Amino acid sequence: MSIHWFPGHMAKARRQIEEKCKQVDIVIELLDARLPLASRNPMIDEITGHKPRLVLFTKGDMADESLTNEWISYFTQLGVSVLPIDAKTGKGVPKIASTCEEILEPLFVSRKKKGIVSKRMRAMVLGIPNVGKSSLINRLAGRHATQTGDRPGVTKAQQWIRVGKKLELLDTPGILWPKFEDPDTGMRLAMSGAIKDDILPTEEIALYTLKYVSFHYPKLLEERYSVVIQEQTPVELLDEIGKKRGCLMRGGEIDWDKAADIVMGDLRSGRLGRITLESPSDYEEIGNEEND
Ligand SMILES: Nc1nc2c(ncn2[C@@H]2O[C@H](COP(=O)(O)OP(=O)(O)OP(=O)(O)O)[C@@H](O)[C@H]2O)c(=O)[nH]1
Repeated sequence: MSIHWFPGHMAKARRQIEEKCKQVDIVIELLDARLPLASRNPMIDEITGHKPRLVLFTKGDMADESLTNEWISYFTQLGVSVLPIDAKTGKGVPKIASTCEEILEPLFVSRKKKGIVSKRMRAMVLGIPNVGKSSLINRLAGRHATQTGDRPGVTKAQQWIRVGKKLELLDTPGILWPKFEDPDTGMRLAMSGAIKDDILPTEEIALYTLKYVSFHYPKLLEERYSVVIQEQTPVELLDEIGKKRGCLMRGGEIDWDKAADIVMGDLRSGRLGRITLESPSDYEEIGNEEND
């Protein structure tokens, strides 16, 4: 499946970010811990250039811990500093300012030598829609500084927010690349809820989800829906779940839309359990195929 999505405000957001990037010392890039590469907008590299960078894994509380560790190693090997956080409980959040300080130390030392005394670090938060930008900023600011929502595209305006004595943050709208060349990337984003449901068929996403979860996390499906994972097709599985949950239409047929909504709601809320939607090895395989 190829998803084309490039709303006008995305182009505007890109221009705004390029402009604001000139005013900051460091970029705080938010990636969804459940899909760190799929949730990574490749345009961010072009837009931010060589700015120092801190990567935060959001929604780490919903991700598979062992894969989160693999992903942290993956990024660390690339020389990128990563912190996993949970913006809902605040876990990991207090480390952000001190990690920014460590990353920026060489810059501040060189500025000092030139006689420039910077009192505060200025940072901008970047990430795709729904990744958790507003939740993080609210956490850091210690009050409800920006609006949050569980639908993509809620963050609207840009603003500076002071965090403690040393950090100042700019909140920016999330940006998403216009077209996903790789259908798996589109599907992973859809599964996570990063793409508005009304542009994608929920049933198709639910079937893809059931295929993925029954392969990687069969026990979680068994526990949640009291089913036994054998060799069912995703269609048969959705049917079974629909029956178990009483999603029936007149005449006793399974209401697939309802069953699909239940599965997607459970995945996206974390009720299904801690699930990561991609692993570094998925990308190694792609790299190896390309090199063959
Ligand atoms: N479990 C969990 N949920 C989170 C976390 N961070 C954000 N969320 C939830 O994810 C949803 C989106 O969060 P927002 O902070 O509104 O995301 P945003 O990136 O500002 O979204 P846009 O406004 O669409 O750009 C909300 O329902 C949050 O409660 C986290 O670390 N863990």
